[in-house]
Amino acid sequence: MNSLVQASQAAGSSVGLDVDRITINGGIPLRGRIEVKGAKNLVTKAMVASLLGENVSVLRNVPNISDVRVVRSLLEIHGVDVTEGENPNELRLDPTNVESAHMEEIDAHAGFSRIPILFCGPLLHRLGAAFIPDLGGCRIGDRPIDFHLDALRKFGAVVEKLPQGIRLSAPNGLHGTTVHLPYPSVGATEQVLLTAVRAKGTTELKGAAIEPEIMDLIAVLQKMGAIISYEPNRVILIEGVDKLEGYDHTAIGDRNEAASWASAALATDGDVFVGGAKQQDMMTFLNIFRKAGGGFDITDDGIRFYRKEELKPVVIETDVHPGFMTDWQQPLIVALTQATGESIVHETVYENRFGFTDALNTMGANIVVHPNGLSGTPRRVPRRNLEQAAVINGPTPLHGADIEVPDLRGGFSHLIAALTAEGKSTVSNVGIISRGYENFIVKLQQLGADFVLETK
Ligand SMILES: CC(=O)N[C@H]1[C@@H](OP(=O)(O)OP(=O)(O)OC[C@H]2O[C@@H](n3ccc(=O)[nH]c3=O)[C@H](O)[C@@H]2O)O[C@H](CO)[C@@H](O)[C@@H]1O
Ligand SMILES: C=C(OP(=O)(O)O)C(=O)O
Repeated sequence: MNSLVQASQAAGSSVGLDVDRITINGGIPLRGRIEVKGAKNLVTKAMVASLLGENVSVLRNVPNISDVRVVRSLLEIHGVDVTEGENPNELRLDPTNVESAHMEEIDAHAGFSRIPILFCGPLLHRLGAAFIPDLGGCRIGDRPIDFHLDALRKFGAVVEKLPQGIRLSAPNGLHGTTVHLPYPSVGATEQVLLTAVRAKGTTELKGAAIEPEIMDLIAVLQKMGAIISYEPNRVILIEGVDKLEGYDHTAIGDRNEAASWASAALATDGDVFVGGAKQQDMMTFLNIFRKAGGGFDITDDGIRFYRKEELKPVVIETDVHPGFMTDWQQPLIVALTQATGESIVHETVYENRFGFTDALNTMGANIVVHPNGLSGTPRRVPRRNLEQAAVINGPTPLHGADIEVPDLRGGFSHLIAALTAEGKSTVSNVGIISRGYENFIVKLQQLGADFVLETK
């Protein structure tokens, strides 16, 4: 292990949080084995669910990422006692002494994550009131919370918007209702689940998101005593119960992290075994990966990813599950700069998710972003007003450059670009990447990357 990585680990920065810049000597294929742990997009929500239980929950396979730290801290502010479990990567969450929020401390968490919005239902059930600070998360569009607030109002919550956040109360308790989401939002689906499980009566949720992380959250809630049935056509029925217990759960693996390392293997012409990657959760990704010239071998404990043939262009439409996940497009686009011909990526989930391509163009890529999308090609996903498209023409050799991470997935794509490029690249603001990629610096080292770090 190189001494910089050792020093960084010794300083507790294996998470990568205090690393500011990384200078990568690119052009070396990534080879080796790494592991992904629990999905950021499930673990953080399962942690919130612990607030609903009468006693201790145990969550396993928890990754050491900064989003987990933020949620842990928010739970602690609310009186949940969060401790390390008996085994590595295990959290023990004890909600028996949940108290009212300490407003000032909550304010200090504004802008770090989107998870606070999911505290609404559990806090309303437990305390009859909630205060939610301004949300963070990736700046990839407006990211409104109207579906969340509309649903909460239907349950009987009173919502007051203040300059520093949102105050909620439930003077008459929360009651089961019918919610029809205008779009299968992941967060709003989770909001309804976390609120309906203890509301009085039955809730019918129409237009629900059905991502694997949502199915895993439903599994967590069922373990706690909830009654939730999944009906055809994105309908979920939730029968409210009076009381929920703690849970013992092992989080599903992070399919988004797995897809990112797979894309890194493809772009650098490497060969990476991703322990913890699951075929069932990544089928749509695997189809595109194969069409682009990638090869994969599936085993019980993970998936090996490599370049099988000369890279080929593909057309992708991002979509809700079971479509091509929007969080997969940024890392894969770097590999597509090395494919012979024209690839098109239609981004249909968020309105501003191609900002990261500017840096790739600086490095020699040929990517043209169409801010209002592209029509004229046959489509799987109905055209949305907010969509954009990126047209990638390759192959274009990439050369080293100084680039700055804009957001989580864009940041990982910058790392891949620097690893693919000939020569030295300096990637700054890499701390953001630790929001969703556990120990990415150690993993880069394990895969043979050549780099040096600068800490803050
Ligand atoms: C922590 C987490 O799990 N984040 C994931 C979650 O984000 P998140 O839950 O925030 O994403 P949503 O599924 O809610 O957002 C999808 C679309 O719905 C819109 N919308 C959403 C809520 C709302 O009240 N009003 C509204 O208009 C959004 O602006 C966006 O255009 O799902 C996204 C889509 O798979 C992923 O990219 C994120 O990684
Ligand atoms: C958009 C993402 O996350 P978040 O919703 O937490 O900002 C992501 O994981 O790519």
